[in-house]
Amino acid sequence: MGSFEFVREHSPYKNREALLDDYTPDTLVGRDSELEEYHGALQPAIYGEQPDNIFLYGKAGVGKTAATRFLLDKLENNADDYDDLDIFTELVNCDGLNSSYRVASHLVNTLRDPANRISETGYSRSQVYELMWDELDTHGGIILLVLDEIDHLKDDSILYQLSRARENGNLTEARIGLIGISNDLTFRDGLSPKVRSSLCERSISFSTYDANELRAVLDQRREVAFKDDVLTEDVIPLCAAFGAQESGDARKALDLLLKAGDLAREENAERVSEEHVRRGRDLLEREQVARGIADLNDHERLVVYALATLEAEGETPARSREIYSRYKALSVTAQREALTARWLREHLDDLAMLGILSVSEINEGSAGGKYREYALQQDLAVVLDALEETLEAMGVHTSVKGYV
Ligand SMILES: Nc1ncnc2c1ncn2[C@@H]1O[C@H](COP(=O)(O)OP(=O)(O)OP(=O)(O)O)[C@@H](O)[C@H]1O
Repeated sequence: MGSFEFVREHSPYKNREALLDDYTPDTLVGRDSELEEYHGALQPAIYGEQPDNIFLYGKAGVGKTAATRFLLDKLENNADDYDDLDIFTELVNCDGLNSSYRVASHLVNTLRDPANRISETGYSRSQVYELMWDELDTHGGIILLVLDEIDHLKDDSILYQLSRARENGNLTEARIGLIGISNDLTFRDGLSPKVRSSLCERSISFSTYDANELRAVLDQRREVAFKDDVLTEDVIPLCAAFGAQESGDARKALDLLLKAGDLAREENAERVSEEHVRRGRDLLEREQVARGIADLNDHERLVVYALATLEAEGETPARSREIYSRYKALSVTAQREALTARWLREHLDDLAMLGILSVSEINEGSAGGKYREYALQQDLAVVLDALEETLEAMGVHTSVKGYV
């Protein structure tokens, strides 16, 4: 039996927290043109003028939030140099506050002192708006409100209200600048025309990072997070290359570097090596697939399993009709009534969106017509691992493991 002492051994880190998601780096690399445009859009605020409303869009992990934190911190600091200027900034994540009512009551409470806060329920929406206008005008000055993950808002009333507050006579003292952030490229087009034109007075697009830009991001973070010389030389380029493959997402590249560092520390290794990165990637991939599959219902899992068995037999890419007949057979074993072929076709696309399977569109020209083919996007063994428990519970045997 071990002695279970806690002892510090080799740790590659000097500041591990610098690799976590909420860390704001001192400077942003690889975002010059985006920052320039964004800076220009915010510039009127330093003159005490209301800036245009701004809409930022681009895929996950391309620095939209980081750029916002970075520029707003700078703006607040620089504003201290001007006595006649009062700039207040607030960042709200609409994933947590997903209705106009909740955003408005949050704003009221942010501006009030703690003893006077209102409860999150119990008012009508128009009452909450009245309270909000009062607080905003009492505060006055320039108020920059960031709505991150704005596509999670269930209704756009607050967007309309805030973006037109002065025009509609709701505010006379305060000047509001709205900044909306979204990964969902279709969100803007889905807005009603009047909200779109006022929210998106300026739209700034953030491009994905290429491997070189990711290297620069990682190199900069390495300096803060790791002790000198603890990474072998291929670690950063490899994390960057994987990050670039994963749709140029800086968060994924940083997560991978963290995972590699953690593995090295667990093993008490003197240096973090390429091998730690490869194993780290494997672990992250498994976690991601497991999370995706955990969110599926039993029928969706049977579909994934149906495709997995086809893959194991070398029958992929497969058409939906082949997947359907396998799924139907599995449903019988699982004593579930199979859903329709149409349901399956729709769900195959959903599963593709989750990154569990891949789709390709085949066009055979005038003779054969167009159809879709599906394959597993993830490693077969990883998928089977994630499915194992449910399959057993459903009475479907996992003999396909023999193929792996
Ligand atoms: N240019 C950069 N330099 C340094 N770190 C960066 C840079 N871009 C992104 N990061 C880091 O990558 C992570 C993800 O970035 P960020 O949260 O800004 O992405 P995002 O575009 O807002 O995506 P999401 O909508 O998924 O949050 C953060 O930890 C951030 O600090």
